Amino acid sequence: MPEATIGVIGGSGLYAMAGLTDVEHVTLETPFGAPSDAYVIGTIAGRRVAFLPRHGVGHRFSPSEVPSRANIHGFKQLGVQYLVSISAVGSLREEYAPGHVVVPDQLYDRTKSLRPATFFDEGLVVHVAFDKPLDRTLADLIEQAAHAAGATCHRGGTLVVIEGPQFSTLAESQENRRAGFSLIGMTALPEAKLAREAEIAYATLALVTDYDCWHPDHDAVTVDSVIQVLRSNAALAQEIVRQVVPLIGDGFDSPSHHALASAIITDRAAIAPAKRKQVALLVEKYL
Ligand SMILES: CSC[C@H]1O[C@H](OP(=O)(O)O)[C@H](O)[C@@H]1O
Ligand SMILES: Nc1ncnc2[nH]cnc12
Repeated sequence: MPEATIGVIGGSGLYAMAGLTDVEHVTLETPFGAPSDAYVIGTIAGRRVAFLPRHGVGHRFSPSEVPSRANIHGFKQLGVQYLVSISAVGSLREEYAPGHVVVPDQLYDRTKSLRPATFFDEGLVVHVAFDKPLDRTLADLIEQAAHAAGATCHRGGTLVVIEGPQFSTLAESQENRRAGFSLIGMTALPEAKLAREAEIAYATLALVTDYDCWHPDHDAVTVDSVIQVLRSNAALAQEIVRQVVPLIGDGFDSPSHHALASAIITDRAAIAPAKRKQVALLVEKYL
């Protein structure tokens, strides 16, 4: 099995990663089905990096259909310990303008329970801490890399995740602003929850593409307007990835790497063999 310590999951408009050398394409199966596409593994600054387009090449999976359990399990199979998640987002704050990048520090879940959001069910119950959903150190490094790449980069704020696929109503957009959220997207959850359960340090690089629909001086968001901004921003996002890889370097210890240590509540003797087998890669060392 090929290996990579660093993973990158590309969002809308980012279906490939330029600048990789010694590239391998790896198609994986997981106990949770097939990932969105083949993983593309290549070298950046002497490190093996695994890239996966979240929606698949050609953007075939809607936000509700993205097979996040398979995607995260696949990264785990490859040995990924640090996952940089790239997302196109709407801005709910005047100062976070289209074309800017933001490294948020919180997530808020407004998805509608349609997406499998845990690896642990059917006789194995696990409650991981999720008060800090995004890894602080990885976020610091992404911010540093964004500045080095010449981006206008903001740090902090809450990314609210909606079910979609429709964009928000004006009333919803205004309510999300009143709630104090800074950014809006459709995919960071349950992805970040699953990364935590897989003990992978996860942080988001958010590419601001629009002002959603609340801004009186801007038209409401459309796919065409999002893609237009991403066309000029995809190269920037890739440059930020190239800059962050050497900053991660040999890696660092993250609280996420120990997320399951005190999270398993089910009596070990009561766990069914089939469930044990299904999640062995994630949890075996604690059972
Ligand atoms: C094309 S606009 C809506 C679409 O873009 C974002 O995707 P991603 O987070 O994967 O970049 C948003 O979440 C929606 O899926
Ligand atoms: N306004 C918006 N709402 C939800 N997801 C988005 N992705 C990009 N722009 C978005």
